[in-house]
Amino acid sequence: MFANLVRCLTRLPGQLLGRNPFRGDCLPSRVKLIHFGSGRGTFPFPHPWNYDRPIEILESYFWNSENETGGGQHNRFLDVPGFAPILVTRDPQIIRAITTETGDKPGQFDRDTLPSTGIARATGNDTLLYSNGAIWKSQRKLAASPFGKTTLFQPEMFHEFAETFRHTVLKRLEVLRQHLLSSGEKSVRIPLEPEIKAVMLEMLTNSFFGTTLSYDEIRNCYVPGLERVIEHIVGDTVKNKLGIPVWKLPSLTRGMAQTKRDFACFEALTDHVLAARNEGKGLWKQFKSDVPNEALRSNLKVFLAGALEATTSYASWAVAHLARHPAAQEKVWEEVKSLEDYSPEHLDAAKYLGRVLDETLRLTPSLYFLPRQATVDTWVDTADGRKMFIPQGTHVLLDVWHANRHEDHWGTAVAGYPAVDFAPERWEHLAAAGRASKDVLHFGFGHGPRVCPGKHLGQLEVALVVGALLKMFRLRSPVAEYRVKAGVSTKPLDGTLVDLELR
Ligand code: HEM
Repeated sequence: MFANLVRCLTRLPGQLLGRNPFRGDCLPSRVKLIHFGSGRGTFPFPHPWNYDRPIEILESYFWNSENETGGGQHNRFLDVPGFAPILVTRDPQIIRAITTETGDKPGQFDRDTLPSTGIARATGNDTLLYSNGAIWKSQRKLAASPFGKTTLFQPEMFHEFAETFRHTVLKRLEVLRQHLLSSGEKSVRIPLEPEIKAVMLEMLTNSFFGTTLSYDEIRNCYVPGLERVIEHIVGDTVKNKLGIPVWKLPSLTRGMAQTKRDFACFEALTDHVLAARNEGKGLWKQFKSDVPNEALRSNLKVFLAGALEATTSYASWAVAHLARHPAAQEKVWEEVKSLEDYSPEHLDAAKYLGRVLDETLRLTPSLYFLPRQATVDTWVDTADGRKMFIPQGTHVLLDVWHANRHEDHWGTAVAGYPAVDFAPERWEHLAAAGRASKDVLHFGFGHGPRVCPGKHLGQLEVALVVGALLKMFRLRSPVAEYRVKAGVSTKPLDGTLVDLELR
């Protein structure tokens, strides 16, 4: 507290004089807090009237950046006297350097907790997602084994999971197939996001964590409950300045009473998962730890809500892109039409599906920015030999969304196709040009010590859902352009509306 006050006062003179607190050869340039007449869409910070447009907030940092040639083209900052500076970067080399240098070692960056205060109020402060330093390290160790590639892809174990996952997905697709057949029409138009969401939650709770929840409970109770909890979290982060958790407030309005019921539903779902642990079901067989259930509760809530959001977003985007690219869809279908077994070898062999999934995460990353905070005054060194000085306390937003769709980094000159196009062939072009994978990072699962621990599980689930869906149906989008909604993650604004036709 005292140290923060001293830092704030030391910073103040420079801030009042308008000095640039950053240094180095990729110097960020200043963004104005208020910029009347500039045509900028919104203010460069979240407030109750713009928090539901986070991509526009990030965009506001790069307003008119095309007129710049130096470091300011991809690195911008806001420095309001009395507050810590905010740096937004869409430079992949800086993003890579900072994610590599995030962890529990002295001087490394922390994950910035500011944008996830709502998540912490809903789940707990000690989760793998929210904590830093020693607590984060111990949580990370605990999660390493059950989610790790070696456990998940160990042949016997993998087979059991893949089978239960496949079974779940096929059962749900059969319902869609029956729906289409009973309509008597050649095709039926439906928003696929709710279907994808229910399958993702069912795979996570029943197939992975070993609960025996019915599809009806999942689809009609837990999915809508969790959806509303996640929506609440987004608003709560910006609006709840006093930091009072929802369950401590009286149910004065119908909305408040509903939110409390939704939080109770989230607890009940976590109780089911913990009960499965007591019975040694599902993944719990691999979890060799005697930590009490209560010590796992907050992390389980993060896994349930976070994994549901991220996997739904990823699969929904893949479907949304393929429904707008019939040729790419046919190529994936050729690969998966005779695939019965989604073993790691078969998935590796489905090369084009892999490129579609990579391209999906590049163009429309589920987590569209990664928050960091400088714990000390830091010099960041990029792999291409540049340097940036970042002062202690700076809030850093690694703007993956805009980095991944900028022509300088992923455009025709570099990757053979315009950066804003969905082009799975881009990855062939990059491979043929001899670009090493470490030099073409899309950060869809993060990077460095805080990379996503659910990456392998998530990839498997998404490949299964997308592969099985394409095997059974031909998909077409009724609208050529996609639009984006963003909250905790990004998703297609139209709920992934498609015309389904049986193959
Ligand atoms: C397949 C879709 C998924 C995507 C696109 C995704 C994306 C990400 C990204 C980008 C990060 C890094 C955040 C940062 O660096 O600040 C992350 C971290 C994390 N993810 Fe995922 N994720 C997915 C699935 C999952 C699943 C299935 C789980 C768990 C069951 C999970 C649990 C987590 C956790 C706990 C963290 C925080 C890790 C740490 O800070 O050490 N994710 N995820």
